[in-house]
Amino acid sequence: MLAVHFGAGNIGRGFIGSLLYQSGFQTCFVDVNSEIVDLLNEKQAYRVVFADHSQEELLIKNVHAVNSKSDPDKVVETIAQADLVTAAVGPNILPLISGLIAQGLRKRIQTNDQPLNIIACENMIGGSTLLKEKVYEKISEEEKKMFNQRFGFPDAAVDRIVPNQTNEDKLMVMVEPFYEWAVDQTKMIGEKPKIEGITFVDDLKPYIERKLFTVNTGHAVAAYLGYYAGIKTINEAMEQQGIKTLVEKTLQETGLLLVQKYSFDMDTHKEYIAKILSRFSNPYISDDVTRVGRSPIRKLGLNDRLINPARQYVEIVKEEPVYLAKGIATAFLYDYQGDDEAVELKDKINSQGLEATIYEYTKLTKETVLVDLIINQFTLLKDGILV
Ligand SMILES: NC(=O)C1=CN([C@@H]2O[C@H](COP(=O)(O)OP(=O)(O)OC[C@H]3O[C@@H](n4cnc5c(N)ncnc54)[C@H](O)[C@@H]3O)[C@@H](O)[C@H]2O)C=CC1
Ligand SMILES: O=P(O)(O)OC[C@H]1O[C@](O)(CO)[C@@H](O)[C@@H]1O
Repeated sequence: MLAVHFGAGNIGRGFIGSLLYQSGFQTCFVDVNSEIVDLLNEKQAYRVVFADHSQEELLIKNVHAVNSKSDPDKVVETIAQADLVTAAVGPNILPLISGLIAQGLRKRIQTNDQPLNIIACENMIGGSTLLKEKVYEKISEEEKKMFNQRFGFPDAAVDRIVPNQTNEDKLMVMVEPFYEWAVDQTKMIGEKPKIEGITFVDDLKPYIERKLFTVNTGHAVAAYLGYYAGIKTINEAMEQQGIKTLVEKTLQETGLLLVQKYSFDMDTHKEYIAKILSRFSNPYISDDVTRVGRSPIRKLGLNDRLINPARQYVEIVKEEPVYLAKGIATAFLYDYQGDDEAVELKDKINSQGLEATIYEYTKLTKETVLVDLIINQFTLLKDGILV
């Protein structure tokens, strides 16, 4: 079995590649980072080490890589022969890989009649659907009909914390032992891939919202509060009782929304939150707040981890999400110079004011109470008032 995986980064090597190997796949990583591509081809293996007391080590074998910048034809060839295509490149990069995927699928139509699934493993709702849209923008109406019969783009929810790596061995990845990978089986085509660790579900929405609005909302809020307080890493931020309490209160808000919306059992959801808070505090992981808070404009999008639960909270719980609003305000205060989106956000606030900036990036409309809530929290934070 051959898998093509776009993005040989943290989650690509540390999660997807690892599960693919353990399920008997040969994995061809596609990346633009020539150092990683060359190393993968030289070693054809890499280490995944658990970030816990065990420090258990897995050797991931049967891997090679292609540089999509210098050898795009090879990528097209490989997609034509593959049994599965996956990606973990970041939501903003999905449009950039869609051209090569379209070419690979076009070639495949001519040479291989086996169905194929393409799964984007990104922190977003509808990642594979977005990738499909971008691929379909590049093909004819006739091709769309053929693609519909042969290719599936099932959405997925992926969860495993893999921080930026600073190991001497450039291929090695430290990962938390926990993982979750849920895939929408209703959008799959042909036989389901036999991958140990995937949960195939009929309705992905509760899974992705539970994960995005708990793990990713909580993580983002911890990152922005940590940055606000001048703290370097997530676990150091979680050691501050004030920050930990605010993260917890935020997850109580998203929890109330999720429990009401999906009829989750409250006690079970509380346990889920507790587990996630303990993952943020993992002392074996040093995860910079600037990695977790990266790309604040994306994270402030209408359907992402901050605005989405806040507006659903207003609609469904019918109360004001004070803690979510505070978290959102900290995202607007995030001005890390090493992050282009943070720099853009700050410039926009300086030139157009906060209110216009909120409308522009969140796409919230004037009817919602959220904008005023965010502005109030922003003003308090500016005055140094955190609680
Ligand atoms: N790191 C984590 O713990 C988790 C990350 N994710 C998601 O996985 C995705 C990737 O995140 P990370 O692995 O952390 O990022 P990363 O930056 O470590 O990896 C991304 C990889 O994509 C490559 N890339 C960039 N442009 C490319 C292109 N045009 N073609 C092929 N490869 C390209 C980069 O060179 C890099 O190796 C994101 O959507 C993230 O939200 C999801 C769950 C956990
Ligand atoms: O990868 P993104 O969407 O920028 O956000 C960082 C988030 O992704 C993760 O790396 C993995 O879920 C989390 O650690 C964090 O919440």
